[in-house]
Amino acid sequence: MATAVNVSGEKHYDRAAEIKRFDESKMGVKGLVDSGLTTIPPIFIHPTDTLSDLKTKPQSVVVPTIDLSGPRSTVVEQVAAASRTFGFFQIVNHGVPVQVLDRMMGSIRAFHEQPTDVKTKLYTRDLESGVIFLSNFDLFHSKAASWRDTLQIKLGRRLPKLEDIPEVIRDEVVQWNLYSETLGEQLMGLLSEGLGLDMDRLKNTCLDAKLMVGNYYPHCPQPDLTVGIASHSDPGVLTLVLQDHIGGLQIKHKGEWVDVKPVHGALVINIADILQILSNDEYISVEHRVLANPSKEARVSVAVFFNPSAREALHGPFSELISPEKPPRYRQFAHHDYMTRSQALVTAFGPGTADAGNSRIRLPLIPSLVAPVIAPADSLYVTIEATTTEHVDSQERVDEHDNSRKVFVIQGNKEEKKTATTLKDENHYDRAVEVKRFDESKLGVKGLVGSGLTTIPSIFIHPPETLSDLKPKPKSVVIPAINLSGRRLTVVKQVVAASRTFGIFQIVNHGVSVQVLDRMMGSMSSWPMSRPNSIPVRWKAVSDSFPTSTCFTPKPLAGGFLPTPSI
Ligand SMILES: O=C(O)CCC(=O)C(=O)O
Ligand SMILES: [Fe+2]
Repeated sequence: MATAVNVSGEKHYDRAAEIKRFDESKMGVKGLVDSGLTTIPPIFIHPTDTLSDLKTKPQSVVVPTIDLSGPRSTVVEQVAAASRTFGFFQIVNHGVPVQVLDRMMGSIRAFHEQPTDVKTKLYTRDLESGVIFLSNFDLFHSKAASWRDTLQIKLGRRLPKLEDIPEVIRDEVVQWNLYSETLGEQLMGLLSEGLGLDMDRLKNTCLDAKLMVGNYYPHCPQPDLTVGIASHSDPGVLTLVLQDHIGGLQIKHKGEWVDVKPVHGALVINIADILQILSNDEYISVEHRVLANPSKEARVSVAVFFNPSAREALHGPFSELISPEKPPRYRQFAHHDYMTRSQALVTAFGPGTADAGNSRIRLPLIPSLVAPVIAPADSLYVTIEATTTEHVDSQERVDEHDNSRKVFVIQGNKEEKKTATTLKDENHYDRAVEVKRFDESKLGVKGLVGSGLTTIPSIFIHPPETLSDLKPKPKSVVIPAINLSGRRLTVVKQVVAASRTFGIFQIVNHGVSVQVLDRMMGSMSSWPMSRPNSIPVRWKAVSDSFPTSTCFTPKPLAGGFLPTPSI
C-alpha cells in the first residue's frame, strides 16, 4: 500500500484505482498500520464538513445507564424514556457475566490480530457469505473510507456451520448468539411495554434475523483527518453493542455530539430505523459515529443487529399506536423492498448516500420509501404530451419516480377514507389486512374495476399533500421529443440538454417500427387471454439489440458503483 501513501501529494490522484488496490491487498486498515505508515492514505481523508465537526464541545448530557435488575415498571419507564429522548442507553445487571463479555471482546481482538494471510482467506464482499472479513463495507460507495476493519457473522437461524467460523472466535460466537437472543427478547419485551403494547408485540416480528459485526479500530496516526465510522443510523430494528474501554462512540443529541462513555460490564443499546417506524416516531433512531482511534491500543466493539424476520411481511407503524391525534407517519413496506430501495438510493445518488465509512451498506435516516413523500412547493408537474411524429399515446406524468407503485400510501384524511368503500370497514380500517386481502385476491386494479366499484378502496387514497398537488397548472414547458435520425452531434446535444434539464425525454425515429410498438401495446392489454409468449419474446429480441426498454439497471462492479471518472 506504500503507493497509496506516495500518491497523497500528487496532483493526479486516482481514487478509484487506490480504492481497488487497497481492497485487492486484503490487508485491511490494520495491515496498513502494521506496514508502519505515519500519514493516512488519501482515500481515508474525509471531506472538510465532516472534519470540521469532529471536535466535540464540553458535554453536560449523559447517555442513561439502566439497571435491569430494578423493579420491572421502573425499568420499562427508564427504557421508554431513554428511547424517546436519546435513542441510546446502556444496560447493567443484564444477566451476561462480565467474563463472557471480556472473552467475547478478547476473541474478536485475537481474530483481527492474527497474521494477515490467515484473515485474507475470509476477505470477501459477498454479502451472502456467513462469515466475512473486510475493511469498509461501503468502500466503493462512500465519500471516504474509515479507519476500521470488520468481521461479520450471521447469527440466529442463519448461523454458519461451526467449521466455517474461525476457531479463535468459534466458542465465543456460539455463546454470544445465545446471550444476544435472550437479551434481545428481554429488550423487545421492555420496549413493547414502554409503548403500551403487548409484551410480545416486537418479539414476534423482530427476533431471529441477527447479524454480528466485530469492529477493529487500529491506532490512527492522523485522527483529525478521518473517522472510525462516519455518522449513520442503523437500518434494522435494534442494535446491541459491546464496546471496550477506549471510547470514541458518539451520538447526536439535540444537535450536539455526546460521548457514549465506556462502562465496564455494560452493553450499549440503540433504537434503529425500523423501530422508529414501527413505533410511529415514539422512539428515535439517532445518528451516531465512532471517532478515529488516537490511542496506541486498538479499539474493539461487537455489535449485534436485530432485523425483521420475514422479508416479505408488511411493516409499518403498529396499528395500536395510530389514532386521529397520532396519524401514521410512515407507509407500509416490506423489509425486502426497504433494503432494495435503500441500496437503490446508494446507486442512484452515488457516493455519500450510503453514509460514508460504515460497516455495512448504510442508508440515510429512514429511506424515502417509507417516509411520507411531500412534493416540493415550487415543483411543477408537466404532462408528457403525445408526439405527432410517432406513436406515443400514454398520458404519463413526469412524476414517475413516485414510490407508490411498490408501497401503498397509508395517509389520507378522514373525509377521503369515508368515501372509500369496497375493501372497507370505516371505523376499524386495518390497512395491513386490506392490502393483504387485495394482494391475495390477485384481482389487480382491473379486477376491482371489473367488479363495478364506483369509489376507490381506502388503500389507494394518497396523502393530502399528494392530492392537493394533482391539478396541473397552465404550463408552458414541453418535454422534448428528440429525433434520433438527426445529425449525431445535434442528437447528442439534445440528449444531454434534456437529461440535464428534465431527466426525461421522448425519442422518435428510434428504429422500432410503429407496428412493433402497436403489437407490444396490444399484447399487454390482451394479456394473458391470448398468445402469452409470442409477442413478448419478439419484443425481448428487439430490446436486447436496441436499447429501448423501460429500465436499465447497472451491473454491480466488485461490490459497488463509482461515478464515471471523467464526470
Ligand atoms: O463501534 C461502535 O461502538 C459502534 C458501531 C456501530 O455503530 C455499528 O457498527 O453500526
Ligand atoms: Fe451503528
